[in-house]
Amino acid sequence: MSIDHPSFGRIADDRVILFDTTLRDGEQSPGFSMNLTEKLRMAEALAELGVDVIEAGFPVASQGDFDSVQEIARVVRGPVICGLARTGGRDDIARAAEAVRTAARPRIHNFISTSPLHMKYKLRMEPETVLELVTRGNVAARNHTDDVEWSAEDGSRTEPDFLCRCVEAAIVAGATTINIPDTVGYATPEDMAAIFTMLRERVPGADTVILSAHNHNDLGLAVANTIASLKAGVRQIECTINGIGERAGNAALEEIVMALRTRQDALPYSNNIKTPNLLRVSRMLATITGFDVQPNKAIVGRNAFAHESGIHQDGMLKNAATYEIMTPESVGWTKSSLILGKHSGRAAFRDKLAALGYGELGDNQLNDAFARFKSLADHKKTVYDEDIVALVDDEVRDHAHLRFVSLELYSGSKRPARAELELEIEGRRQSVSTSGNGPVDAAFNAIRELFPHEATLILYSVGAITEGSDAQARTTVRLEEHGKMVDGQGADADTVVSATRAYLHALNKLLVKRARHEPEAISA
Ligand SMILES: CC(=O)SCCNC(=O)CCNC(=O)[C@H](O)C(C)(C)COP(=O)(O)OP(=O)(O)OC[C@H]1O[C@@H](n2cnc3c(N)ncnc32)[C@H](O)[C@@H]1OP(=O)(O)O
Ligand SMILES: CC(C)C(=O)C(=O)O
Ligand SMILES: [Mg+2]
Repeated sequence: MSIDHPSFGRIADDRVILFDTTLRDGEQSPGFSMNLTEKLRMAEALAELGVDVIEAGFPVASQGDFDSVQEIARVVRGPVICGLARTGGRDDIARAAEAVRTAARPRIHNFISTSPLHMKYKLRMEPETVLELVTRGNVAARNHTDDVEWSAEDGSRTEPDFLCRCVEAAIVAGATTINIPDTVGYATPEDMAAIFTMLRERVPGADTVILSAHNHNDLGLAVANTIASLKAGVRQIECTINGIGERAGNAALEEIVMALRTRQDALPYSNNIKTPNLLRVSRMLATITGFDVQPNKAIVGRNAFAHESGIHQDGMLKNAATYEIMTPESVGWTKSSLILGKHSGRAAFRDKLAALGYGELGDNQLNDAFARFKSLADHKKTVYDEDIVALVDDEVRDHAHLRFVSLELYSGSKRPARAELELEIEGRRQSVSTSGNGPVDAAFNAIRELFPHEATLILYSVGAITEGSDAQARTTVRLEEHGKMVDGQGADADTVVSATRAYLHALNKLLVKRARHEPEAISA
């Protein structure tokens, strides 16, 4: 069965109309109000994305919303432009009609509650009055445009016979799209499928209109309910970018679209969305509203294509399909990211080193650097590229005459600091325990005791490589010997270990200089 629709013409059986309500229901999220300029920017981006209908606002709500809908209708071309109106509101339909009038394809979307709870306590109307308003509202809307949508607010909690009567009345009065919202996100996928199956079986004319789903996410079921509705014959789905909307939000457009795209085998429906635009539109909305999506948000969250665990990273490096069901490029990301952290393994570490220009490290150096990386990652939430560079530079340097093994420190306000230092000097392990005026002085004294030398300490400076109290310290030590000046660098989460590494680095450089001039004079 294919439907002839006033705005879309003959609609193929598998075609799904994407109705975006980011600018109306999405804007109803507390704190998400948008001004005219912001709404217009979003509407242009939604049109470029390929949505079929933009619900631009609720024109009777305020002059600002009226102006926004009117401007979007005037300027944005491509999608149908829709304004919301209460079925029984006094000026709602006239205001909505005026706001969308200049659109190439205008739609009026009118709604009224049909559930016993809403009719009795909110509208304070008898069901027969509501039924009468359904007829009056849709007739009134049809006087302005051929494209009229009617929604049964709280439809999922509406008594089935009454819902069928209301839907029939709306169709007879001229509605061309019938939307059954799960307004409070109460339904299960089976409930929504049963409602649409019932309407198709029982309501005369249901096969001549587009049935539509509008699901809220109070139980986290909005996308599942939308997909179940599609399978039960719905051909319009109402959704928002990033899933924003009243309370816990609406079904997320990007999630539905990518479910359809990724699971064409089970969901053989078509739409016009240019999926590589998804991330850009999501980010635009976050910037405009000031609300970022959570990192683990499907499709557009910053972790959606990020992998931290070693086993996954190894799989990703061998074949990305092992852990990704769609490509990051297909939704607008440039690539997947392998995040190095305490769960990472050698494969990802080696890959990162190659990307940072350290592809030539031998197995021993790689293993040693990896061990230090793991120990750093145990202490640090985020290991940045700069951390890895610092750590590998140290490792390369440590394969020299003097090699750092370990350092234990005892310091405080009551007694002089002590350092127990173990070094590998020309391949032989040696250790010593010394005191000093503070932990750095004690550590430097220990170096001098293990490897006596005449070099003088000229400069010692410390800075943090990255942010946070768990950041690595990068230390520079400058030594001078017989007019020769060398700088050494060290990095470690512990400042004194970092300083000790920097001192050893400088000493190693001095030894290299000495060896160039006096090849016999490597030892102290
Ligand atoms: C499920 C949804 O998302 S529905 C859309 C919700 N969105 C909004 O409400 C945003 C825009 N709303 C507004 O700006 C205002 O609520 C307005 C302009 C629509 C109405 O403002 P007010 O006239 O001050 O009414 P108020 O908001 O206090 O109450 C809503 C009134 O609409 C009535 N109402 C609600 N739905 C309908 C309807 N479909 N048909 C007729 N009346 C309705 C309520 O019963 C109530 O009537 P009452 O004042 O006689 O008790
Ligand atoms: C106005 C209607 C469609 C709505 O947003 C709802 O019922 O959730
Ligand atoms: Mg809603």
